[in-house]
Amino acid sequence: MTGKIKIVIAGIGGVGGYFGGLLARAYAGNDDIEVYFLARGKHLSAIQENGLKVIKGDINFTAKPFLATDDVNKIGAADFIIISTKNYDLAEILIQISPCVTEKTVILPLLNGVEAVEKIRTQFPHNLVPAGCAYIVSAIKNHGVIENMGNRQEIYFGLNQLTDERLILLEDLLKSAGIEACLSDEIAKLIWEKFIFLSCIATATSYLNKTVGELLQDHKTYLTNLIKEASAIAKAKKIEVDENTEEKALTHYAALPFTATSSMQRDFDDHKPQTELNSITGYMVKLGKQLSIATPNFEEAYLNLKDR
Ligand SMILES: NC(=O)C1=CN([C@@H]2O[C@H](COP(=O)(O)OP(=O)(O)OC[C@H]3O[C@@H](n4cnc5c(N)ncnc54)[C@H](OP(=O)(O)O)[C@@H]3O)[C@@H](O)[C@H]2O)C=CC1
Ligand SMILES: CC(C)(CO)C(=O)C(=O)O
Repeated sequence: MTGKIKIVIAGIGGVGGYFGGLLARAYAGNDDIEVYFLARGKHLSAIQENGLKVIKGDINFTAKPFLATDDVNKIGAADFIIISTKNYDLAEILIQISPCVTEKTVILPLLNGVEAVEKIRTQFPHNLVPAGCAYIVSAIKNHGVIENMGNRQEIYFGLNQLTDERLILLEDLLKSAGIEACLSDEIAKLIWEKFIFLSCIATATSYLNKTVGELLQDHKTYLTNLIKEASAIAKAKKIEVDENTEEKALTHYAALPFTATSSMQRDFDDHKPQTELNSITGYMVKLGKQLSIATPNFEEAYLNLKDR
């Protein structure tokens, strides 16, 4: 890689704002690395005016990227683009980032679900597009303010049984910014473990309108049934997830704050015009039908939520 390294974070919400904030803070004033935020609306104006405030418990800091903008022409060719919008905004952001993409650009999706990576590869067939996922509980608190409410903040990314020096560099850039990042060569397994973990908790929190802690306390059987359905789908797809995925997922949920909500649930709560229902709950229902795996618990939630 020659010249400056340009890292673009596309979507400065709970996920992009937290990890992008750490990157912007770490590389502020660095002559060799520039961090760009692609944001929009009042959130962008607040970031442009005051920087991005990032809160995590008692710690907070203000991150000032090299540039926060909604105009990709001001960014130019990027080395790394980290996509952290919702799935329903993916098609639009992919069109938007086109002017920043050269054949050398690496595009890393951190969206929940398993479809984004293939959509990006279809749109940018000559680019390196690793699969990726994030474990974090984070949200926009106000315009220009992100709050991380969880106790895990990790990024996993990679290609199955392959690597590339650009991915090694990306891992180094993330880690040097204080991000717990892991470049893996068994990423399909990790993505599916996250999807099992996420699809069940996102579905149950949204459907029953409960926090993670309330679900574990009062609806553990429903949650466990969802995990069994999701694991059966992964198995039918021949994804080698851990034998003890059910136990692992329940342990992860128990480690989340009692009051944690899911990103999909927050979209329902906020009466957003779109949610990730089809990429998460609906996707499990669709796969269940394709693979002849019964998913009554996902279906019940899906049918209820799609009319909400
Ligand atoms: N939040 C969490 O704790 C976790 C979320 N995830 C997943 O990560 C992904 C992102 O979630 P999350 O961070 O919660 O989402 P948020 O809604 O908090 O953030 C997404 C941001 O992207 C912005 N955006 C969308 N399209 C564009 C565009 N064209 N130009 C500029 N900005 C744009 C949105 O702006 P606007 O508000 O104007 O729409 C919003 O600020 C989702 O797939 C989610 O499921 C994964 C792990 C944990
Ligand atoms: C694990 C969980 C539920 C934490 O926020 C998540 O990934 C999400 O909100 O999308």
